[in-house]
Amino acid sequence: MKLLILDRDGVINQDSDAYIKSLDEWIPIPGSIEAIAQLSKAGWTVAVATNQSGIARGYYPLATLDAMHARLRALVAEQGGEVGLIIHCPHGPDDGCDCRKPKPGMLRTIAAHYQADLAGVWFVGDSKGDLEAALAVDAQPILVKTGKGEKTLSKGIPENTLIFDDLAAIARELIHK
Ligand SMILES: O=P(O)(O)OC[C@@H](O)[C@H]1O[C@@H](OP(=O)(O)O)[C@@H](O)[C@@H](O)[C@@H]1O
Ligand SMILES: [Mg+2]
Ligand SMILES: [Zn+2]
Repeated sequence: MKLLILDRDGVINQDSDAYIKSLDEWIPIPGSIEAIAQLSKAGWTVAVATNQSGIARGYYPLATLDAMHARLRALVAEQGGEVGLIIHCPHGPDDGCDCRKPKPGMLRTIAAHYQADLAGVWFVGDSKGDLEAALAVDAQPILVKTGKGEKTLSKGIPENTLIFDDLAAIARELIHK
């Protein structure tokens, strides 16, 4: 199957060092909704793996996170596409969970859901932890320059990482490949 896994903040929507704490703060990056819809209509299954330590930190309730993801699904559906499984890690950095990136737990959950092999699957992120999670399961690390991507790039990234300006550029590459 054609499976693409996305990080959320900084890839699909704008990120903030103050966390994305409300539906109003959840603002799609230009071209990202269209990119997901186009990929979906081209036969790609687009899943999401997102760290949401803001839950553990008490910045926002699960209901707010669910509202953001309902908005994402609705916007993509308006363009005739659909979003696949969305997995989030609600834990904090000190909780010792198996799902918080750079651990690959969420990627493994997505693979199990679709009974797919993760080898070579593109995982698109803006942070080093995203790239490390991909490498941990032999997926292909993909960095976008949106969100924290430029800052991540400036600090050094794994050598076999592929770099794109944004999710729209990734869609153009995958759909016309
Ligand atoms: O990029 P994804 O995984 O979708 O989500 C990242 C967010 O959960 C937040 O992750 C936090 O990192 P810490 O969780 O505090 O280390 C910070 O980087 C915030 O700026 C960011 O909004
Ligand atoms: Mg991110
Ligand atoms: Zn977790």
